[in-house]
Amino acid sequence: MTATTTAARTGTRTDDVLTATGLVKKFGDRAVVDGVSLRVGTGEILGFLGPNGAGKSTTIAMLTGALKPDGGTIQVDGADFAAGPMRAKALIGVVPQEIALYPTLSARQNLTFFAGAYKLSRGERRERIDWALDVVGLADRAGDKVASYSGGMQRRVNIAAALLHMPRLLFLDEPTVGVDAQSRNQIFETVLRLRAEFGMSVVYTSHYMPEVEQLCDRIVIVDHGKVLAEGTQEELLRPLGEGLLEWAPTAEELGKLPGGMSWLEARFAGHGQISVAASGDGSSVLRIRVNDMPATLREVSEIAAGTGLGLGGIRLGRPDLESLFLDLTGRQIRDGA
Ligand SMILES: Nc1ncnc2c1ncn2[C@@H]1O[C@H](COP(=O)(O)OP(=O)(O)OP(=O)(O)O)[C@@H](O)[C@H]1O
Repeated sequence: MTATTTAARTGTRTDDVLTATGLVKKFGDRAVVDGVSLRVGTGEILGFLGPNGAGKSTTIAMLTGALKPDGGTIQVDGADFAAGPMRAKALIGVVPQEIALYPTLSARQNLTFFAGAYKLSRGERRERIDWALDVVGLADRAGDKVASYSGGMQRRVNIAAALLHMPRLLFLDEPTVGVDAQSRNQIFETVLRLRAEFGMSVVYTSHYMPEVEQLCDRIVIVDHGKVLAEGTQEELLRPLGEGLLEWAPTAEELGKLPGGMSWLEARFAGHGQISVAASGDGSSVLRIRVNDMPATLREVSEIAAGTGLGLGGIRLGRPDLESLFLDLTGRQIRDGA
């Protein structure tokens, strides 16, 4: 990536391919996007996450010119989107969730149809189609009817269609929902190759945290139309401490402690952020975002030795996006997905 100059006041950088500031979209009286600001750097893969109904699709519709914002500004490659929508759109590729292909035509015929929208010579068109088919790993099946493709392969043709004009920024909205493992891996490879070979930027929405952890350089988490957190994975996870320790003693075990759960909670005072939550079966779980795991484990073993409490109810976890998401939104990202 080229050197960047940070404009301290806005947080934007000179090589950002897209910046959005204070985006608002209202449906009736309700602001479903309520002041969203974000940036996408050149060659950056940005994860855009949020629970169902958070406002992701509405935000993306505005960023790609499909929906007019009620407030805020969008700049693509340094120029105002609203002032030059044709130029902005030429720099953007959008892969929608729905498959938008002609099933009775081959992948190549479908792409030839889409390429007709761009002012390309016959030779250029053919070159671009070959390239796009190669990038999505479908060159060897290009002549087969799309109807004979798996859902994942059809999704890959959709991606190829969005690449024909060589955009600088590609929006992929839940590209792996319902696709087979082979296509999923191929989609990953495609994204990484587009970045590595062409410096393309990608905005990637997904409900699958491991995908986001694996692919994305930076992540923006939204809910109720607002940005809740933004940063690299490391920046986002740092406040969560070294790890998570959960202790769910049985009711019988708790009964043996001098002051039940409050006693146990007090023993871990100073070990990190502590909370007590109800577990699924009605009992309680002590959760500690641990600052110093070895010290906390020593405390656990002292408590166990002193009280005879079993260690069966203990679970250790490293901080991950799933736990961050739960902390921020109070919901699992895949709730109702
Ligand atoms: N055209 C519309 N008219 C009224 N309300 C709408 C419209 N489009 C979206 N909404 C509402 O705006 C909110 C945000 O929707 P949006 O589709 O942007 O969320 P999302 O984060 O993309 O959710 P999902 O992950 O389920 O796709 C939802 O409550 C939705 O019902």
